[in-house]
Amino acid sequence: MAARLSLSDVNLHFGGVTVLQDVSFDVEPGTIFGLVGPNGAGKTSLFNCISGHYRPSSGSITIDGTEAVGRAPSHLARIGLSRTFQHPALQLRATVLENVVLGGHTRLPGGPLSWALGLPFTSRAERGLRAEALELLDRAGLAWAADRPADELSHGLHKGIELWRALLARPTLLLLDEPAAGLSHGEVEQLIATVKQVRDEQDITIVIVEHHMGLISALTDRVVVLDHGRKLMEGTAAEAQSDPRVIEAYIGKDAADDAA
Ligand SMILES: Nc1ncnc2c1ncn2[C@@H]1O[C@H](COP(=O)(O)OP(=O)(O)OP(=O)(O)O)[C@@H](O)[C@H]1O
Repeated sequence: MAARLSLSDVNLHFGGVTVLQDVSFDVEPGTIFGLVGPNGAGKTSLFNCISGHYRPSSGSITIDGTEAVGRAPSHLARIGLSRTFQHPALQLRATVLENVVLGGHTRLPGGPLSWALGLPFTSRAERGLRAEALELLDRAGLAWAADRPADELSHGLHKGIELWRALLARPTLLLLDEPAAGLSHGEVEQLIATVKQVRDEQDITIVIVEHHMGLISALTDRVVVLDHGRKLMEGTAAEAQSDPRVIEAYIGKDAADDAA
């Protein structure tokens, strides 16, 4: 079941610096939600709060009603959260297939001891994950790369591998941090098609941090615009793009007045 994500008055301070201030919004199950805003607005910090990598100074973040604040990323992964990072965090010496299979570890039965001992039920589950990962790679046209070390592949393919790895966890809530960064025009088009397909075929909620407004317009049902750690507005991507407050945040007040 696609997850419902709710943020209520989330604040984050580092020393005397306020990074997030009273951020609240709800993401409806099964929707694609965009988080946009100028550089340094706090988007990645907010993602880190949702995924358990940062602990907010105050406020509440719930996933299907379960409080996420104070939970470790591994716990949140087990309740259905999966994410990608701005800079893909791959095992570069491992093969592409091994990298994708890693995403499914939360679905393996048993624990570290039974995995290390290679007990029959874990080996069976691992073989199942490998078959699933191969199928994902095949559908993405990447079967040829399955046995290649990840470091032989391009940045664009690293982003793709990270996405397939996140999906192998079968998440109910998927966070994508700047999935289009560094991709060519053709690769962005491919990414848009892939995310649409994932949304159509899986019961999943997706939240995307992205500067690429073409991708945000093509994919999202709603967006929140952050500026200096605060929620500036919430609406559709088209509403955000024509909102004077958003234009001012991106290009500065003087330029916005000149353009008006
Ligand atoms: N661990 C940290 N310690 C101190 N300050 C931090 C930390 N992480 C983020 N910040 C600060 O928080 C602010 C928001 O950064 P963040 O990376 O979340 O913004 P962003 O909107 O994702 O920016 P970009 O679009 O450039 O990636 C910045 O001023 C940044 O320096």
